[in-house]
Amino acid sequence: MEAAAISRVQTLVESGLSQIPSSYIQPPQHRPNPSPSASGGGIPVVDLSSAAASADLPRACREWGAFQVVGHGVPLRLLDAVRSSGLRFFESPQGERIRYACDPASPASEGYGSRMLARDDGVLDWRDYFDHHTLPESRRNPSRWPHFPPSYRDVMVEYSDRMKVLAQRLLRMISESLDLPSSYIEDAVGEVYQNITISYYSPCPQPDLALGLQAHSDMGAITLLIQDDVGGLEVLKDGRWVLAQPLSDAIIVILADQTEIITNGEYRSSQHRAVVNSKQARLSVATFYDPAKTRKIFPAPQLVTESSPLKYKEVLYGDYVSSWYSKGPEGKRNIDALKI
Ligand SMILES: O=C(O)CCC(=O)C(=O)O
Ligand SMILES: [Fe+2]
Repeated sequence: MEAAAISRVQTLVESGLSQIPSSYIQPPQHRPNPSPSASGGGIPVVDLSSAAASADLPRACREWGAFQVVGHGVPLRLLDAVRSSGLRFFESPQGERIRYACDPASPASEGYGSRMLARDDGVLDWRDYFDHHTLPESRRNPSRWPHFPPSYRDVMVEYSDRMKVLAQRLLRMISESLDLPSSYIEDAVGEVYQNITISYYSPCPQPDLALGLQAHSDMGAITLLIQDDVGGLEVLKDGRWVLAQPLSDAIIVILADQTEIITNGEYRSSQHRAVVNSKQARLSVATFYDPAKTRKIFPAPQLVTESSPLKYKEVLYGDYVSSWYSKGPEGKRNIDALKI
């Protein structure tokens, strides 16, 4: 119990430290930029309710790999309920939170945790999280989720279902934009494994030395993310880190590694990270849409041509996940290892 409590960033901050422990100090080349750039308009915003979406979405996929969607039909009431339910958990007393501690020995175990990776020699992220296993329904056990506020579990179930539908709609648009049958990516992924991770980034006394979450690409097919109005998600574009402007009704779409493989690199997964600040805690909610571990993922044969040869080896998704957790992300090194 004590050891689990000590490893929480939130607990460190509550102890009133003015300097961060050395285990959280990033090497100079990984530290955040002194003034993050939101110039040039930031990441694109695609209005799914507009006719322009069919041109804007492929452009955003090709040029950025990450974009915000509005006009998506998910009620703002639900987005706000998810954010406020998550915040309620992290604002509850530590004694309450620790009852939901995940198993620190197994990566991606459900519950309240702080360390993403199995290895413990890397620099630590300035982040605590709550991970929910939400799909398939056989993995969904709301009794393991916080029991307060009383609506917490119903809100997460409704959100899980809405995010599945939205992810599938986006995957269909992405497939069609590459002249693939509309269900192509959905079928290639197979039965969806969905996790919802609420990240809580406590204020950091030395935000220029740490990262909330190190640079990575997501390992599954597509990630849908909402954030509060603090801001801290940065996307790498042409060698520059660009801040994703907080928009309360937007959902951020992040293309992940399996989509890069399936599209044979036509669309690339987005490298992103979270920065922290000294004044305000920040909350985000990421919904991951992943294949089953038994699924083999490979480039669509229709996208392999003389002018665009095969770029990635086939991979068993379970092997991809194990390697990601054992080596760590370090940008996009895991997908880079599959390049032919
Ligand atoms: O908190 C954020 O904005 C980023 C979260 C993220 O990238 C992740 O959980 O994979
Ligand atoms: Fe991510």
